[in-house]
Amino acid sequence: MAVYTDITETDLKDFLAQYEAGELLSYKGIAEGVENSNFLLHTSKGPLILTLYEKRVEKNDLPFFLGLMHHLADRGLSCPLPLPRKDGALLGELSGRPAALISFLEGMWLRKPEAKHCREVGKALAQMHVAGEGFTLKRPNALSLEGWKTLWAKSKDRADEVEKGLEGEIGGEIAFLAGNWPKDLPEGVIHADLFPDNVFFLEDGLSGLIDFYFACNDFLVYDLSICINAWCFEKDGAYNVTKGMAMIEGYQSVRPLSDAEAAALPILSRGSALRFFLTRLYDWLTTPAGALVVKKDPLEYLHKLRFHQKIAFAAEYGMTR
Ligand SMILES: Nc1ncnc2c1ncn2[C@@H]1O[C@H](COP(=O)(O)OP(=O)(O)OP(=O)(O)O)[C@@H](O)[C@H]1O
Ligand SMILES: N[C@@H](CCO)C(=O)O
Repeated sequence: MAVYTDITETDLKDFLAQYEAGELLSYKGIAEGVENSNFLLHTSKGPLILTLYEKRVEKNDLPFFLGLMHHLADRGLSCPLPLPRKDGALLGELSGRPAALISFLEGMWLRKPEAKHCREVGKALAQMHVAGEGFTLKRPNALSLEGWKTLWAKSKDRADEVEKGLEGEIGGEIAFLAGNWPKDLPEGVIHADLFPDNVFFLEDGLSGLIDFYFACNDFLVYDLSICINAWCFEKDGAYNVTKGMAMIEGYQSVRPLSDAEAAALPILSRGSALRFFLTRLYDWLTTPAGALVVKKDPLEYLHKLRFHQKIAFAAEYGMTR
């Protein structure tokens, strides 16, 4: 359960008094997610999400994330909105953490997504990329090459505890990616963490995207590679090309990929698999036993990385053009 910071009812009521949010009826910690502390509140005006920003979120980046949600919603993308306080600020403080009240998005995330859902996700991702145009704030991707090197430096001495031989293998992969990473692909605002638990569905229709706290400026097609990693592999580790095809077709129905973007998909997928391997590895090695969070398995992403190392063409992911 991702509640790193606890709150008292008195502090919460004082916090809520700064908003036009109604009277507090009840609240509880949300037993999902690994990054921030989230609470579901019921107030006399309806449900709300309270988020306390934790370790990986820089306070200085919060105007980018919260402003982006408004920018995207203004352009018709379904995503939650941060509520303004009575003084107009989008951000407050609770239990010593930066905190925001976020509108409640109806829907559930899918435990067993099918190809038709992957198509919807691909389409929504491209819609987000288009809607992100014109957003003036900038945030470089803190979890690209330089960030990977920093994370790796903090984990590599203990990496062999997770699997023997990892220290050499991952060091070699980072050197390869540093030498071959693409330079001139279309850039824009990317979500950067569009996993199944960040996409809500009502019936079979996609109802919205949440959790924009890794959003940044990077290659747009890198975001597609993240979704391929997160949505198109089965539990047994096999790549599902039907899901990959649906995801890419859905994306291209809104924003067709250039030849250069298609050619870069294999290396970008290696990079995005490495990114989630590294954050998971770091958390695996550093999260104290007994913390109220379910740690995610880094090896899942090591296996995906090895899969991508053997891919030469986007067609192998299911891209038909
Ligand atoms: N606006 C919202 N409306 C409804 N439910 C929400 C909303 N925001 C968060 N939740 C609930 O809280 C859970 C955790 O939220 P979120 O994914 O933002 O947390 P996180 O710790 O940043 O997670 P992650 O591990 O995906 O980075 C979601 O799976 C969802 O159940
Ligand atoms: N979506 C990430 C967690 C948030 O960074 C993962 O599954 O590792």
